[in-house]
Amino acid sequence: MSKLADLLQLTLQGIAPVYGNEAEPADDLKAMQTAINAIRLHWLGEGVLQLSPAPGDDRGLSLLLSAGIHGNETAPVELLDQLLKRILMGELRLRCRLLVVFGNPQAMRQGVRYIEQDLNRLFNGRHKDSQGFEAKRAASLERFAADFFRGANLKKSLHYDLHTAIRGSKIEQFALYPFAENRLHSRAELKRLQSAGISAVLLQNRPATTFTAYSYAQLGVEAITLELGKARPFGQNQEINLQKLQSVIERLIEGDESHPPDAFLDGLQLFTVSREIIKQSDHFRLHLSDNIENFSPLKQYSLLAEDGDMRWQVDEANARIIFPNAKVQNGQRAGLIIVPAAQAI
Ligand SMILES: O=C(O)CCC(=O)N[C@@H](CCC(=O)O)C(=O)O
Ligand SMILES: [Zn+2]
Repeated sequence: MSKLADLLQLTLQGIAPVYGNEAEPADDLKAMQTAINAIRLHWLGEGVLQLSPAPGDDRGLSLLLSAGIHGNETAPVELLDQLLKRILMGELRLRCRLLVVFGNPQAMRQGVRYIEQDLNRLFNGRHKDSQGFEAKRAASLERFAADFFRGANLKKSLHYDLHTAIRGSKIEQFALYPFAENRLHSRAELKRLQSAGISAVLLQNRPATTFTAYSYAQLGVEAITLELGKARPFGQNQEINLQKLQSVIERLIEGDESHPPDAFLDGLQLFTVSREIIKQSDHFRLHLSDNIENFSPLKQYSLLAEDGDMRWQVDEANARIIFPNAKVQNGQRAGLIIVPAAQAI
């Protein structure tokens, strides 16, 4: 099998698939583009591989699958690695355009969330205000995504960004659906998420600087962040069951975009963000136990956090907490207070 087929090994070893040198440019090109079973592979950069179906097999979907935006979130990286290998061994028939992205290779190699800055806070142009390795990577990933979706049918363009969370969760697999002005969240997408084993969706209600917020708001494609369990090192993800998600993704890859029947949305829990807690300074304190799980209920009128003179009291009824983290850099999100979503979808 071509070296290009083993994107994960190339990425973890920090190897570019370039065999020649400047005197042999033709070899470089051969190394970066190849075909397996008539599927064209194009290595666009570190951790980024585009696959085009064999002539006649394209059903019109453009699918971007990303993982490893946080380098220590390995279960989704392993899932994408397996899917790629199955496509290239002919076990899955590629009937869509596919872009596979391993987001932060350097952090993946070191088994850490990020090196200098959280990559998933640098999209939607935020990288322009920043320096350093992750800012450059966010700019490149935006370009790869924009090039991939340029000219694609927006109704058949989808980006799933796959993550795992720092802590355990009362709802193990959930999704975060970005916000864009004057755009409604799609019921069909929610149904697909539910059939993928997702039990709850946080419907965002303000712009954000995540990878999917960029794809959704700037490129106009459907884009969703999936949280699939707790983050663990490579090879230690046996507790995470990705079977339902895997079969939904396999159906997409093989060109079946049908959704389950309407009634299926019943039971999917919908939440919205009430408040974002932003850490202001080193004095920030969260009044939650260290092992609190995502989606834990918050007692109304309790003091949730303080930072110098600033205090966050839980005013909301039926509030829950997700992503509480007092260790984020100053200026970053230290948690989200969420509440059940009122609107019917
Ligand atoms: O467990 C945590 O605290 C963070 C897990 C994670 O990486 N979540 C994503 C969510 C993206 C979003 O807010 O839409 C992130 O924090 O980037
Ligand atoms: Zn993550």
